[in-house]
Amino acid sequence: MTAPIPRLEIRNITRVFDGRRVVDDVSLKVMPGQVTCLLGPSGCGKSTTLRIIAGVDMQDAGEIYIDGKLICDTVFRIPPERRSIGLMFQDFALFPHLSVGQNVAFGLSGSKAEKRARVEDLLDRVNLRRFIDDYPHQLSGGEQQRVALARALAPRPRIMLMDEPFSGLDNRLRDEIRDQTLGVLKDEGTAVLLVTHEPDEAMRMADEIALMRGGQIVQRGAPYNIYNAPVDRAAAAFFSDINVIRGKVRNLLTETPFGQFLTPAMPDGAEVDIIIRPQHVKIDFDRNGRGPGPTPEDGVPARAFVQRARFMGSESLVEFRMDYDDSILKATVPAVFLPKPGTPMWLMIRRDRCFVFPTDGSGRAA
Ligand SMILES: Nc1ncnc2c1ncn2[C@@H]1O[C@H](COP(=O)(O)OP(=O)(O)OP(=O)(O)O)[C@@H](O)[C@H]1O
Repeated sequence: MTAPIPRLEIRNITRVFDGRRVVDDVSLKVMPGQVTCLLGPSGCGKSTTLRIIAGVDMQDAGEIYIDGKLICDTVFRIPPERRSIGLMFQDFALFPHLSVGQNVAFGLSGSKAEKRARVEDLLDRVNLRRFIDDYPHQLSGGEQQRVALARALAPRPRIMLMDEPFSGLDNRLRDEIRDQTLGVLKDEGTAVLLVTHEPDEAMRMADEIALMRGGQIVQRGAPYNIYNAPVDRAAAAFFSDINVIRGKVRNLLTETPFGQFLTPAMPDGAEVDIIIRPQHVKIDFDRNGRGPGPTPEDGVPARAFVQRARFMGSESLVEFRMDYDDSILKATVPAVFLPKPGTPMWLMIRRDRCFVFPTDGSGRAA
């Protein structure tokens, strides 16, 4: 069986600005109908990568393929308008002097009837058919954004490149428009590469996340895997608050106030960070100075005192001062849980939910 051909593939793309490798040997594939999110902090090279694929910037090394055909290397280059790529950016600009229908029809070829049918179909799918003869200034920001999506999709691009397309919208509208956009993109079978610095957006939209840092892709995978098996401490911290418990390896085990952790891949004497997200810290009540018994799953409980508790809407965030060294650990609890400051409690660390990394932050989970 032959491997399916990616709709978009970039190989070893590098871009140097002022002697700095802003994009450093980046390779990735996007399959038809798949949404890949390029996720990373500001300045990590996401937009530059997208601009190179769009053809508005040139790489210093590497190749771009669409449906297995080379479209650009450092010598050969198909111009942007012949790449069958749709673009959608935060500061999308609709043509103010054209109606909504004319905006969507702008890049279309074919008979008048064909164009009209395509425009009506797309506007139907973004629930804006009734605005077909209105002008952009008569629409809200979210509606304009959906027109921009319809316009970008009208010529049936094989690939859609989106750079923070939802960041100009307020929160509630954003969720709704993201979901609708995703639905339309999936229906069209377009391959999507979406750039974002927001983990939530990537988790919500992506089939695959490529996590980028310092010009490189440091990890890629399905949202579930990236979240639950981060490649290093920074990758874990990018998605949520984290708690760090430090320990030292002896005989393949790390001793901590929460009991022993298996650290088979670490040499004796190595310093390790045991990392746990706040929602995976287990909390139990104090019973006259005693906590629950140890278990293989959760290890040994450690005593703590509530420092403060805040209600966050769907969950409560409780900060604890640990009895063993006065450090602060955070735990989130569904719904309302607001114990008084000073209340003694016991915390446990779920062994199947923690990540272990060498303290310098490099390397992989044990
Ligand atoms: N034309 C340019 N000349 C010089 N430096 C540039 C140029 N374009 C981008 N850079 C630099 O390259 C780095 C990566 O920029 P890029 O816009 O790709 O990052 P990003 O991850 O998309 O960040 P953001 O989310 O803030 O847009 C930045 O440090 C930026 O200043």
